[in-house]
Amino acid sequence: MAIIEMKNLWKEYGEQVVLERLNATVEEGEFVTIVGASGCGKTTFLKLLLGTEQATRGELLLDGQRLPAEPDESRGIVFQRYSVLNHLTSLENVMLGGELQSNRWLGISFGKTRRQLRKDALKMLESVGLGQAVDKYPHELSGGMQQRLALAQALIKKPRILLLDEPFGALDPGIRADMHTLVLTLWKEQKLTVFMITHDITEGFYLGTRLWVFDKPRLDPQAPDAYGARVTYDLPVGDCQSGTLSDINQNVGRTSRVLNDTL
Ligand SMILES: Nc1ncnc2c1ncn2[C@@H]1O[C@H](COP(=O)(O)OP(=O)(O)OP(=O)(O)O)[C@@H](O)[C@H]1O
Repeated sequence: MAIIEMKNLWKEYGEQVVLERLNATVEEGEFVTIVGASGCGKTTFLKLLLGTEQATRGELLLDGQRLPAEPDESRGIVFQRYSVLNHLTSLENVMLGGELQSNRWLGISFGKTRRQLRKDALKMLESVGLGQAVDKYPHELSGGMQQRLALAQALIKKPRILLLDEPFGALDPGIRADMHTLVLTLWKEQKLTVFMITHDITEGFYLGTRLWVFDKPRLDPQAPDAYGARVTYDLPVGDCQSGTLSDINQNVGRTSRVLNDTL
């Protein structure tokens, strides 16, 4: 059965149509990379999957059931920046989710529960290459290390779906390459289904098993918010016709000019 199914999904903010008529099925284990013009609704789409925003029309299903209307352990997310808390060490950041779960009010656990949380967090930090940085605070970590920490924090509750919103956008190319290796390893080891936004279509083709282009097929320059974005290309990676890439760049470029001229 599909892990995620979208049936005629729409998201509107008042008069502004952000997403319209999304229809797709995603199987468990797919790695979907998402590209598209800035402002066309990619982050909004991840928020629908996370559960912090609700669709205004249509259905979004997880395992054939309505997706829960708030975030839960089945989905983890990493943003480009600010995913971790600056006043907590790496270890405390990764333990936080479990601490809050065991004691919602104090956010602290005790005894055996705490020992288990600590053990799991140390293992997770080790698996993202931060075994030597467990007592460091985020400001003492490089950009790449902070994103490793954000990944550890997102993965500690063993989500089935990992949502990545341009997680490597602010990193240097060399560090990005290391992060690509890490994310592919975690995806395979933990059998994740991944949705990842990137501005870099090459990165999208390299990492994904499937690439989606979000774009506005109907676009009125006088009223850019009148119509929403849709998935205009749904490409199995490795099966891209010659010319497709330049078509995508041309269309996304046109949408980007209209949306960002009016922003
Ligand atoms: N909570 C909100 N209330 C009203 N409008 C919103 C809200 N969140 C997003 N929008 C609008 O929805 C549109 C899509 O925003 P979104 O952040 O999803 O785009 P994006 O494709 O992720 O952009 P970028 O690539 O620049 O991050 C924008 O016009 C934005 O202003």
